[in-house]
Amino acid sequence: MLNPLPNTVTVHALNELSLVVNRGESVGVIGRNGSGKSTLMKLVSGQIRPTSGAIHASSTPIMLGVNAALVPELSGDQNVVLGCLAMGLTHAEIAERFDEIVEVSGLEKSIHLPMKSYSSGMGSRLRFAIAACANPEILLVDEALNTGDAQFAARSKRRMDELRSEAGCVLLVSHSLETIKDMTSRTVWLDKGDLIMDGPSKEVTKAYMKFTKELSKGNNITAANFRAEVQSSQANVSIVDISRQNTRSAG
Ligand SMILES: Nc1ncnc2c1ncn2[C@@H]1O[C@H](COP(=O)(O)OP(=O)(O)OP(=O)(O)O)[C@@H](O)[C@H]1O
Repeated sequence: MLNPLPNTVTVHALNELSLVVNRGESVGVIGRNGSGKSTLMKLVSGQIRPTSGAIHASSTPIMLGVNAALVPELSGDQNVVLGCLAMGLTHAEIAERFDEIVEVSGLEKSIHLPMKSYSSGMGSRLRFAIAACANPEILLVDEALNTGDAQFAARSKRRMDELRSEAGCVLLVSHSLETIKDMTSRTVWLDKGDLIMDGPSKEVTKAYMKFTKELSKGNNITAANFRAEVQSSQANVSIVDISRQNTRSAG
C-alpha cells in the first residue's frame, strides 16, 4: 500500500507468491493462525482485491459457505433463491435444486423463518447448502467457517466429497492435518504471509508438524531455522505478482 490513510496500520496479510493450481488438483492450505490462509481464499474468490499482482481463474471460484450474499430480513427459502441467482443459476435450475438445498441445509420448517432468527450454525448451514448446489469448477473450502453440529458435519462432508469429485480443482484450508492428508494430494504451507513449502501433502504436513513441534517445545530458534531451511529449498519456485482476473460467465 503506497499511501496509507493517517491513523491506519498496514498489515501484509500475504506476501508475493506464485501458485498454479491445475484442473483435477486438490490443494490443501495449512499454517498457523494469522498466516494468511483465509486471505488467500478471499483473494481467489474475489472477496478482496490484492494490493498488487494478478489471479487468473478459468471460471468463477466458489467459496463454500460464504459466497452467497444473503439478506437477514428475508426467510431462508427466499434467501435460497437470492443466493442461487447471485451465483448465476437460472430460475429453472433453482426450482430443480430447491428441495436438495433445503435438505442439505437440514433446516426443515425453519426454512420459512427470517434468516435473522437463525443461530450462527443454522446460517452457516444455509450458506453452505446454497453454495454447494452450484457444482463449481473451482471450489474453495475454508474449514474455519464450519460451525455446524455433528449431524450437519456428516451431511456437509458427503456433499463436499461429491463436489470435490465433480469440481475441476479444490483449495481446502484446514487446521486438521489428517483432513489435509486425507483429502488433498498437494499442500501449501503459509507462515506470516510467506509461502514456506509447496509439495506433496504427506511431505508438507510432515515438515509443518516438525515446525510446530519445535515451537510447542519453546525451541523458537530451531523452528525458525527449520522454516528458513525449508523455504530456501523451495527457492526455485518462481515468484510472480497476484491479482484477479474474473471470467464470470453470464447466468
Ligand atoms: N480485515 C482485516 N484487517 C486487518 N488485518 C487483517 C484483516 N484480516 C486479516 N488480517 C490479518 O492478516 C493476517 C492473515 O490473516 P488470515 O485471516 O488470512 O489468517 P489465517 O491463516 O486464515 O488464520 P486462522 O488460522 O486464524 O484462520 C493476520 O495477521 C490477520 O491479523
